[in-house]
Amino acid sequence: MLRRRQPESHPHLTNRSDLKDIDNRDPEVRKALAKAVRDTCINVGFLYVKNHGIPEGTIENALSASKEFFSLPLEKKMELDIRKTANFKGYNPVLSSNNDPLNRGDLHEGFEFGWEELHAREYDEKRAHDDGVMAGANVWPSEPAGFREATLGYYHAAVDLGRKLFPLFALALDLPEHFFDDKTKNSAAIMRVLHYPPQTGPVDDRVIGIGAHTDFECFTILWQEPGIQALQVLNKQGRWIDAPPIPGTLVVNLGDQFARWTNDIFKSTVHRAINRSGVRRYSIPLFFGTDYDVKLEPIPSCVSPERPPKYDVVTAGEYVKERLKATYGH
Ligand SMILES: O=C(O)CCC(=O)C(=O)O
Ligand SMILES: [Fe+2]
Repeated sequence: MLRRRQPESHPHLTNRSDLKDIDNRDPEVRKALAKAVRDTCINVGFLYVKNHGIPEGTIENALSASKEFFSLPLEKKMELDIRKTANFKGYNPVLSSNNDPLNRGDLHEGFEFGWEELHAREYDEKRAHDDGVMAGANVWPSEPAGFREATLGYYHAAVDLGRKLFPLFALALDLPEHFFDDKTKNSAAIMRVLHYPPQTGPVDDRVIGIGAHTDFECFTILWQEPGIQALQVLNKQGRWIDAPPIPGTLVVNLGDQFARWTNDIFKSTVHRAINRSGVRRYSIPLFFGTDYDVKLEPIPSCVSPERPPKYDVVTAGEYVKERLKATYGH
Protein backbone atom coordinates (compact mmCIF):
# COMPACT_ATOMS: atom_id res chain seq x y z
CA MET A 1 0.00 0.00 0.00
CA LEU A 2 1.34 3.43 -0.86
CA ARG A 3 1.25 6.00 1.88
CA ARG A 4 0.45 9.67 1.58
CA ARG A 5 3.22 11.59 -0.10
CA GLN A 6 2.58 15.24 0.70
CA PRO A 7 0.26 16.19 -2.17
CA GLU A 8 0.87 19.89 -1.49
CA SER A 9 4.28 19.65 -3.10
CA HIS A 10 3.11 17.53 -6.05
CA PRO A 11 1.31 18.67 -9.18
CA HIS A 12 -0.84 15.52 -8.95
CA LEU A 13 -2.62 13.78 -6.13
CA THR A 14 -0.90 10.55 -5.23
CA ASN A 15 -2.80 9.14 -2.25
CA ARG A 16 -3.68 5.54 -2.97
CA SER A 17 -5.21 2.72 -1.02
CA ASP A 18 -5.23 -0.90 -2.08
CA LEU A 19 -8.56 -2.48 -1.16
CA LYS A 20 -7.49 -6.06 -1.83
CA ASP A 21 -7.75 -6.71 1.93
CA ILE A 22 -11.14 -5.09 2.40
CA ASP A 23 -12.89 -8.43 3.07
CA ASN A 24 -10.08 -9.67 5.34
CA ARG A 25 -11.45 -10.07 8.90
CA ASP A 26 -8.02 -10.13 10.59
CA PRO A 27 -8.21 -7.19 13.04
CA GLU A 28 -4.56 -6.26 12.45
CA VAL A 29 -5.03 -6.11 8.67
CA ARG A 30 -8.17 -4.00 9.09
CA LYS A 31 -6.46 -1.67 11.52
CA ALA A 32 -3.58 -1.11 9.08
CA LEU A 33 -6.01 -0.36 6.24
CA ALA A 34 -8.01 1.99 8.46
CA LYS A 35 -4.86 3.79 9.61
CA ALA A 36 -3.85 4.54 6.03
CA VAL A 37 -7.36 5.80 5.26
CA ARG A 38 -7.39 7.89 8.45
CA ASP A 39 -4.29 9.87 7.50
CA THR A 40 -5.76 10.71 4.13
CA CYS A 41 -9.19 11.59 5.55
CA ILE A 42 -7.69 14.01 8.03
CA ASN A 43 -5.13 15.61 5.74
CA VAL A 44 -6.49 15.50 2.21
CA GLY A 45 -9.99 14.00 2.01
CA PHE A 46 -9.28 12.59 -1.47
CA LEU A 47 -7.78 9.23 -2.38
CA TYR A 48 -7.57 6.68 -5.15
CA VAL A 49 -8.59 3.09 -4.48
CA LYS A 50 -7.48 0.07 -6.47
CA ASN A 51 -8.79 -3.50 -6.32
CA HIS A 52 -12.18 -1.90 -5.69
CA GLY A 53 -14.12 -4.92 -6.94
CA ILE A 54 -16.38 -3.19 -9.51
CA PRO A 55 -16.02 -5.27 -12.69
CA GLU A 56 -14.75 -3.47 -15.81
CA GLY A 57 -17.74 -4.80 -17.77
CA THR A 58 -20.17 -3.20 -15.30
CA ILE A 59 -18.43 0.15 -15.75
CA GLU A 60 -18.42 -0.21 -19.55
CA ASN A 61 -22.14 -1.02 -19.66
CA ALA A 62 -23.05 2.03 -17.58
CA LEU A 63 -20.74 4.23 -19.64
CA SER A 64 -22.06 3.15 -23.03
CA ALA A 65 -25.70 3.45 -21.87
CA SER A 66 -25.05 6.97 -20.63
CA LYS A 67 -23.24 7.97 -23.84
CA GLU A 68 -26.28 6.80 -25.81
CA PHE A 69 -28.65 8.63 -23.49
CA PHE A 70 -26.75 11.92 -23.77
CA SER A 71 -26.70 11.66 -27.56
CA LEU A 72 -30.55 11.77 -27.68
CA PRO A 73 -32.19 15.03 -28.83
CA LEU A 74 -32.47 17.61 -26.05
CA GLU A 75 -36.33 17.62 -26.18
CA LYS A 76 -36.35 13.90 -25.51
CA LYS A 77 -34.02 14.23 -22.51
CA MET A 78 -35.99 17.22 -21.22
CA GLU A 79 -39.05 14.99 -20.78
CA LEU A 80 -37.28 13.89 -17.59
CA ASP A 81 -36.22 17.38 -16.48
CA ILE A 82 -34.92 17.12 -12.90
CA ARG A 83 -36.97 20.22 -12.01
CA LYS A 84 -40.19 18.24 -12.50
CA THR A 85 -39.49 16.06 -9.46
CA ALA A 86 -39.48 17.16 -5.82
CA ASN A 87 -36.70 14.69 -5.01
CA PHE A 88 -34.23 15.82 -7.71
CA LYS A 89 -34.32 12.77 -9.94
CA GLY A 90 -33.88 12.84 -13.70
CA TYR A 91 -32.06 14.91 -16.29
CA ASN A 92 -30.27 18.24 -15.96
CA PRO A 93 -29.18 19.98 -19.16
CA VAL A 94 -25.93 21.92 -19.68
CA LEU A 95 -25.83 25.14 -17.61
CA SER A 96 -28.92 24.20 -15.54
CA SER A 97 -26.94 23.53 -12.38
CA ASN A 98 -24.48 25.79 -10.62
CA ASN A 99 -22.21 24.30 -7.99
CA ASP A 100 -20.22 27.45 -7.31
CA PRO A 101 -22.41 30.46 -6.44
CA LEU A 102 -19.69 32.74 -7.89
CA ASN A 103 -20.05 31.02 -11.28
CA ARG A 104 -22.61 31.26 -14.08
CA GLY A 105 -23.53 27.59 -14.45
CA ASP A 106 -21.93 24.17 -14.82
CA LEU A 107 -20.92 23.08 -18.31
CA HIS A 108 -22.16 19.52 -17.99
CA GLU A 109 -25.37 17.58 -18.41
CA GLY A 110 -26.32 14.78 -16.05
CA PHE A 111 -28.84 12.15 -15.10
CA GLU A 112 -29.53 11.44 -11.44
CA PHE A 113 -31.20 8.57 -9.56
CA GLY A 114 -31.24 6.87 -6.18
CA TRP A 115 -31.77 3.45 -4.64
CA GLU A 116 -33.99 1.01 -6.50
CA GLU A 117 -34.02 -2.78 -6.65
CA LEU A 118 -33.22 -4.11 -10.09
CA HIS A 119 -36.18 -6.49 -10.23
CA ALA A 120 -38.83 -4.94 -7.99
CA ARG A 121 -39.80 -1.77 -9.78
CA GLU A 122 -42.47 -0.71 -7.30
CA TYR A 123 -41.34 1.96 -4.88
CA ASP A 124 -42.08 0.59 -1.43
CA GLU A 125 -44.00 2.63 1.09
CA LYS A 126 -41.56 2.06 3.93
CA ARG A 127 -38.72 3.63 2.01
CA ALA A 128 -40.89 6.54 0.97
CA HIS A 129 -41.54 7.17 4.65
CA ASP A 130 -37.92 6.77 5.77
CA ASP A 131 -36.64 9.05 3.04
CA GLY A 132 -38.57 12.00 4.54
CA VAL A 133 -37.99 15.16 2.51
CA MET A 134 -36.08 13.16 -0.13
CA ALA A 135 -38.89 10.61 -0.64
CA GLY A 136 -39.94 9.83 -4.19
CA ALA A 137 -39.34 7.40 -7.01
CA ASN A 138 -36.70 7.45 -9.71
CA VAL A 139 -37.63 8.39 -13.26
CA TRP A 140 -36.23 6.47 -16.24
CA PRO A 141 -35.96 7.18 -19.97
CA SER A 142 -37.66 4.78 -22.40
CA GLU A 143 -34.51 4.86 -24.52
CA PRO A 144 -31.80 3.79 -24.95
CA ALA A 145 -32.98 0.24 -24.28
CA GLY A 146 -31.31 -1.20 -21.19
CA PHE A 147 -30.32 2.19 -19.73
CA ARG A 148 -31.96 1.46 -16.37
CA GLU A 149 -30.40 -2.00 -16.06
CA ALA A 150 -26.91 -0.84 -17.10
CA THR A 151 -26.81 2.17 -14.79
CA LEU A 152 -28.45 0.33 -11.87
CA GLY A 153 -25.92 -2.47 -12.40
CA TYR A 154 -23.12 -0.03 -11.70
CA TYR A 155 -25.11 1.54 -8.85
CA HIS A 156 -25.50 -1.76 -7.02
CA ALA A 157 -21.83 -2.73 -7.50
CA ALA A 158 -20.72 0.66 -6.17
CA VAL A 159 -23.17 0.44 -3.24
CA ASP A 160 -21.58 -2.91 -2.31
CA LEU A 161 -18.22 -1.15 -2.23
CA GLY A 162 -19.62 1.78 -0.27
CA ARG A 163 -21.07 -0.59 2.34
CA LYS A 164 -17.56 -1.98 2.87
CA LEU A 165 -16.02 1.48 3.15
CA PHE A 166 -18.28 2.74 5.97
CA PRO A 167 -16.78 0.26 8.51
CA LEU A 168 -13.31 1.27 7.41
CA PHE A 169 -14.11 4.94 8.02
CA ALA A 170 -15.56 4.00 11.42
CA LEU A 171 -12.31 2.20 12.34
CA ALA A 172 -10.35 5.18 11.05
CA LEU A 173 -12.26 7.27 13.61
CA ASP A 174 -11.47 4.78 16.41
CA LEU A 175 -15.16 3.82 16.52
CA PRO A 176 -16.61 0.30 16.56
CA GLU A 177 -16.58 -0.77 12.95
CA HIS A 178 -20.37 -1.18 12.85
CA PHE A 179 -20.99 2.38 14.04
CA PHE A 180 -22.62 3.44 10.77
CA ASP A 181 -24.66 0.24 10.24
CA ASP A 182 -27.89 1.50 11.81
CA LYS A 183 -27.41 4.85 10.06
CA THR A 184 -27.02 3.38 6.57
CA LYS A 185 -29.80 0.80 6.38
CA ASN A 186 -31.49 2.32 3.33
CA SER A 187 -28.56 3.21 1.08
CA ALA A 188 -29.27 6.89 0.73
CA ALA A 189 -26.94 6.88 -2.24
CA ILE A 190 -27.39 9.09 -5.28
CA MET A 191 -25.74 8.26 -8.57
CA ARG A 192 -25.17 10.66 -11.43
CA VAL A 193 -23.91 9.96 -14.90
CA LEU A 194 -22.26 13.07 -16.29
CA HIS A 195 -21.25 14.34 -19.71
CA TYR A 196 -18.88 17.28 -20.06
CA PRO A 197 -18.80 18.68 -23.60
CA PRO A 198 -15.33 19.90 -24.58
CA GLN A 199 -14.83 23.51 -23.60
CA THR A 200 -13.33 25.56 -26.39
CA GLY A 201 -13.10 29.24 -27.20
CA PRO A 202 -12.33 32.11 -24.85
CA VAL A 203 -11.73 31.14 -21.24
CA ASP A 204 -14.41 32.37 -18.86
CA ASP A 205 -13.43 31.20 -15.39
CA ARG A 206 -17.05 31.47 -14.31
CA VAL A 207 -18.25 28.82 -16.76
CA ILE A 208 -16.51 25.50 -16.19
CA GLY A 209 -17.50 21.81 -16.23
CA ILE A 210 -18.44 21.79 -12.57
CA GLY A 211 -17.67 24.75 -10.33
CA ALA A 212 -15.72 24.56 -7.08
CA HIS A 213 -17.78 22.71 -4.47
CA THR A 214 -17.78 20.13 -1.73
CA ASP A 215 -19.97 17.05 -2.04
CA PHE A 216 -23.03 16.87 0.22
CA GLU A 217 -22.89 13.31 1.52
CA CYS A 218 -20.40 11.28 3.60
CA PHE A 219 -18.20 10.21 0.72
CA THR A 220 -18.26 9.93 -3.04
CA ILE A 221 -17.00 7.11 -5.24
CA LEU A 222 -16.08 8.63 -8.58
CA TRP A 223 -15.29 6.89 -11.85
CA GLN A 224 -13.70 9.25 -14.36
CA GLU A 225 -12.99 8.60 -18.00
CA PRO A 226 -9.41 7.39 -18.58
CA GLY A 227 -7.01 9.60 -20.50
CA ILE A 228 -8.73 12.93 -19.86
CA GLN A 229 -7.55 15.36 -17.21
CA ALA A 230 -10.38 17.50 -15.83
CA LEU A 231 -10.78 16.99 -12.08
CA GLN A 232 -8.89 19.23 -9.64
CA VAL A 233 -8.67 19.42 -5.87
CA LEU A 234 -8.02 22.56 -3.83
CA ASN A 235 -5.10 22.00 -1.46
CA LYS A 236 -4.41 23.60 1.91
CA GLN A 237 -2.38 26.36 0.25
CA GLY A 238 -5.32 27.28 -1.97
CA ARG A 239 -3.71 25.80 -5.11
CA TRP A 240 -5.59 23.59 -7.57
CA ILE A 241 -3.97 20.15 -7.86
CA ASP A 242 -4.84 17.81 -10.74
CA ALA A 243 -6.56 14.54 -9.81
CA PRO A 244 -6.09 12.68 -13.11
CA PRO A 245 -7.84 9.40 -13.89
CA ILE A 246 -5.60 6.48 -12.98
CA PRO A 247 -6.55 3.28 -14.84
CA GLY A 248 -7.90 0.57 -12.56
CA THR A 249 -8.69 3.01 -9.74
CA LEU A 250 -11.65 5.00 -8.49
CA VAL A 251 -11.50 8.27 -6.62
CA VAL A 252 -12.99 8.34 -3.12
CA ASN A 253 -13.50 11.80 -1.69
CA LEU A 254 -15.10 12.90 1.54
CA GLY A 255 -18.14 15.16 1.71
CA ASP A 256 -19.97 17.46 4.10
CA GLN A 257 -21.93 14.82 6.00
CA PHE A 258 -18.66 13.30 7.24
CA ALA A 259 -17.37 16.78 8.08
CA ARG A 260 -20.52 17.17 10.18
CA TRP A 261 -20.33 13.72 11.79
CA THR A 262 -16.68 14.33 12.70
CA ASN A 263 -16.95 18.02 13.59
CA ASP A 264 -14.51 18.76 10.73
CA ILE A 265 -11.91 16.14 11.71
CA PHE A 266 -12.56 14.46 8.36
CA LYS A 267 -12.03 16.82 5.50
CA SER A 268 -14.71 17.69 2.95
CA THR A 269 -12.47 18.64 0.07
CA VAL A 270 -13.23 21.39 -2.44
CA HIS A 271 -12.95 20.19 -6.03
CA ARG A 272 -13.99 21.16 -9.57
CA ALA A 273 -13.73 19.81 -13.11
CA ILE A 274 -12.80 21.61 -16.33
CA ASN A 275 -12.83 19.78 -19.65
CA ARG A 276 -10.42 21.56 -21.98
CA SER A 277 -9.32 18.28 -23.57
CA GLY A 278 -11.06 18.98 -26.88
CA VAL A 279 -13.17 15.79 -26.59
CA ARG A 280 -16.27 14.78 -24.67
CA ARG A 281 -15.69 13.56 -21.12
CA TYR A 282 -17.90 11.28 -19.04
CA SER A 283 -17.80 10.56 -15.34
CA ILE A 284 -19.92 8.68 -12.80
CA PRO A 285 -20.04 9.92 -9.20
CA LEU A 286 -21.98 8.00 -6.53
CA PHE A 287 -22.67 9.89 -3.33
CA PHE A 288 -23.07 7.93 -0.08
CA GLY A 289 -24.96 9.57 2.74
CA THR A 290 -26.36 8.36 6.00
CA ASP A 291 -30.09 7.57 5.81
CA TYR A 292 -32.23 10.60 5.08
CA ASP A 293 -34.09 10.43 8.41
CA VAL A 294 -30.85 10.27 10.47
CA LYS A 295 -29.65 13.38 12.31
CA LEU A 296 -26.13 14.58 11.49
CA GLU A 297 -24.90 14.80 15.07
CA PRO A 298 -21.21 15.10 15.86
CA ILE A 299 -19.64 11.87 17.13
CA PRO A 300 -18.96 12.44 20.87
CA SER A 301 -15.22 11.74 20.57
CA CYS A 302 -14.96 14.51 17.94
CA VAL A 303 -16.28 17.15 20.34
CA SER A 304 -14.39 18.66 23.30
CA PRO A 305 -14.25 21.98 25.14
CA GLU A 306 -11.44 22.99 22.74
CA ARG A 307 -13.44 21.70 19.79
CA PRO A 308 -17.08 22.72 20.32
CA PRO A 309 -19.71 21.56 17.79
CA LYS A 310 -19.32 23.53 14.56
CA TYR A 311 -22.63 22.76 12.87
CA ASP A 312 -26.35 22.92 13.58
CA VAL A 313 -27.93 19.49 13.74
CA VAL A 314 -30.18 18.68 10.75
CA THR A 315 -31.24 15.37 9.21
CA ALA A 316 -29.21 14.01 6.31
CA GLY A 317 -32.25 14.41 4.04
CA GLU A 318 -32.79 18.05 4.99
CA TYR A 319 -29.12 18.79 4.41
CA VAL A 320 -28.95 17.08 1.00
CA LYS A 321 -32.21 18.65 -0.15
CA GLU A 322 -31.10 22.17 0.78
CA ARG A 323 -27.85 21.72 -1.14
CA LEU A 324 -29.65 20.25 -4.16
CA LYS A 325 -32.07 23.18 -4.14
CA ALA A 326 -29.16 25.64 -4.14
CA THR A 327 -27.46 23.73 -6.97
CA TYR A 328 -30.47 23.31 -9.25
CA GLY A 329 -32.32 26.45 -8.26
CA HIS A 330 -35.71 24.95 -7.34
O1 LIG B 1 -16.84 14.78 -12.97
C1 LIG B 1 -16.05 14.83 -12.03
O2 LIG B 1 -14.88 14.45 -12.14
C2 LIG B 1 -16.47 15.42 -10.72
C3 LIG B 1 -17.96 15.44 -10.48
C4 LIG B 1 -18.33 16.04 -9.19
O3 LIG B 1 -17.52 16.62 -8.51
C5 LIG B 1 -19.72 15.96 -8.69
O4 LIG B 1 -20.62 15.56 -9.44
O5 LIG B 1 -19.93 16.32 -7.52
FE1 LIG C 1 -18.22 16.76 -6.52
